[in-house]
Amino acid sequence: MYALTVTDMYAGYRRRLALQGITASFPTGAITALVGHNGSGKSTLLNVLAGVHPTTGGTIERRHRRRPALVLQRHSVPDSLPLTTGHVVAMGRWEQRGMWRRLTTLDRRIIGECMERLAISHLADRRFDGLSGGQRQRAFLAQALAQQSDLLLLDEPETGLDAQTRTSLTDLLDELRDDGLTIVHATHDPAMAELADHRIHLTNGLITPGATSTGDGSRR
Ligand SMILES: Nc1ncnc2c1ncn2[C@@H]1O[C@H](COP(=O)(O)OP(=O)(O)OP(=O)(O)O)[C@@H](O)[C@H]1O
Repeated sequence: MYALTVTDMYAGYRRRLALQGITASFPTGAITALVGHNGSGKSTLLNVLAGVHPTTGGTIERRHRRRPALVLQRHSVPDSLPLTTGHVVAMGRWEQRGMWRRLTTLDRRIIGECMERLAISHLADRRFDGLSGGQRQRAFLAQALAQQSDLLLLDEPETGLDAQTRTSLTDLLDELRDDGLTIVHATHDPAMAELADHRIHLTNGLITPGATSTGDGSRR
């Protein structure tokens, strides 16, 4: 069973074709790692899977139930906004709640649980622009979890995390996968790639022939 299947898919930018006929399936309830050199097309593929970047050819078949939760490599909360970490995580509820509605008790519970899962509860009232890169990354992951999507798309989620937090991240991804979520993440970390259930290798916008692999998963 696949949460997503892309067939002969093309996508790019004004002057550059970034994905050139990608055919791939992303199993439901499993972790798929996208691997490849800088510029090979991993981020573009994640954005296409998230539905935020247009395709110029091919098809995408979707079997996930909710709107995907996407955590980008470069985040878009302006440093000048006086937001707390709690505010940033709460944005994950906007889809359900709308931007201007008050958070419900359920929203607050979900936000609290997601912050706890990412070990950032103690940062809830801290100004977001005062956090370290790794703390911000954890806040964005908590925001994605707060969306309660069944499809989590992460662009190099390990960026800025120390070794201990990376281990917590891979444990968390395992837990989420075991809860039934479909996870696709781009990574440059060989250990993160190795722990995934499946790996898709990209080279210059193409799937590298013979390099896409299925492993035993991490610690299943
Ligand atoms: N906004 C953009 N405008 C024009 N070209 C872009 C843009 N973003 C990416 N590209 C180009 O598209 C191709 C794929 O880029 P993409 O960011 O998807 O690669 P990536 O594998 O995620 O790279 P990295 O590992 O460095 O994050 C590259 O040639 C890149 O230069």
